[in-house]
Amino acid sequence: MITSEEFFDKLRFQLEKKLPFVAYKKPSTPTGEIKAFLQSNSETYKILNFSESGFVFAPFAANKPKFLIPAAQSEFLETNIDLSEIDKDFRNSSIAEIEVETARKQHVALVEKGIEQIKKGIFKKVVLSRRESVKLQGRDSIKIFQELLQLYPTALVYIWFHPETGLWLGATPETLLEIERNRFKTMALAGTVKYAGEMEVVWGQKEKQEQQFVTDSIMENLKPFVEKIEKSHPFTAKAGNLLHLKTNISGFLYPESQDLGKLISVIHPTPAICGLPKEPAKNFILENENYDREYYSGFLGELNLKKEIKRSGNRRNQENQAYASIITTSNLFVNLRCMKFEEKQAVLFVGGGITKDSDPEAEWVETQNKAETMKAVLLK
Ligand SMILES: C=C(O[C@@H]1C=C(C(=O)O)C=C[C@H]1O)C(=O)O
Repeated sequence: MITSEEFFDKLRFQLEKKLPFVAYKKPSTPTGEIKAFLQSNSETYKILNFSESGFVFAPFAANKPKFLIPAAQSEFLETNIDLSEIDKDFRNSSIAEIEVETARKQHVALVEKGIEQIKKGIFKKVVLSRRESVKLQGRDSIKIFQELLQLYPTALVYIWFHPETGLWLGATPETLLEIERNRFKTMALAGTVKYAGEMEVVWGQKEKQEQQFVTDSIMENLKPFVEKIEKSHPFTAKAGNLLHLKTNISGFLYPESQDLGKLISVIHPTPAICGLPKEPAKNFILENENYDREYYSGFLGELNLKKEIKRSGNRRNQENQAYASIITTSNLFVNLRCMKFEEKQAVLFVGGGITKDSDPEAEWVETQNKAETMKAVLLK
């Protein structure tokens, strides 16, 4: 464990050298434990079959390369930051006036077109998104990462750099897949309202249905691979300035179905970020959004990392010694509430689920609310 000053200095140095790195805090470690992989050479590593070990960064489009920072070619860092003094609630930023009218018209027209297709029976749900640029005014990316960490203690907060992808930051509330031996966890997250100081929400039919689509699709797609699968009731979960409807899904995989690549290909992209049925919704997105999502709504995270588990010895062992076993874990997240850092601007990516009951103006407002997650650290 190194000091947090050393940790952030090392990230800055790595960025200056333009070498790949990732630093992140997992949602399960609200105490401020941050990790990083700093690649020690300038090679480009890509995922071939998901048997690799390291940190993966994958785009929305399945046919584009997925990049890897391999554990074996990296320096691994860990530190702790003090989150205790930080105001845990979303801080309102004075959001600058940005040209919004054209963006609003475009997004409303896109959503209207999506609803038309749903009414024609082409698909039942589609997730439509847009980009928004914010001037950076010389703000330092590592500082912004530190602020994201403090503002969103229950998200997967990350900064990723690779010469092939550029510099990305995010604070995502959504797990794609967590695997430890044959145990897995995932979630269905959809439906959004703005947090107004109250966790009690009466969810409308539209939100309940769009979230149910996600739950049903994940349960159905995982069925051939699982020995046992369970789901929670949908509940309200906070993510920064927003509330979502969430169902936790977990269980055990058949020992023979632990081919991670195969599992990912059946669940990703879920209807939380693409649509239902998957293919026509994906085609509509690719043909109509009019921009490249790149890594937004792709996935990222720890892939096949070795973890030491300490257990006390069994009763027959008279000395009752502790022994350790090494297991492999993967912890992948959907890349949401994210932004790409360019020289003078940050490009934000935001979207929302559209069903037959969607109101295009309300969907526009939802994307504005989602953009606030990132604007809170960009505009100050
Ligand atoms: C698509 C996004 O978020 C997803 C869509 C949601 C919705 O439609 O309500 C909620 C959570 C996420 O699954 C995004 O943040 O850009």
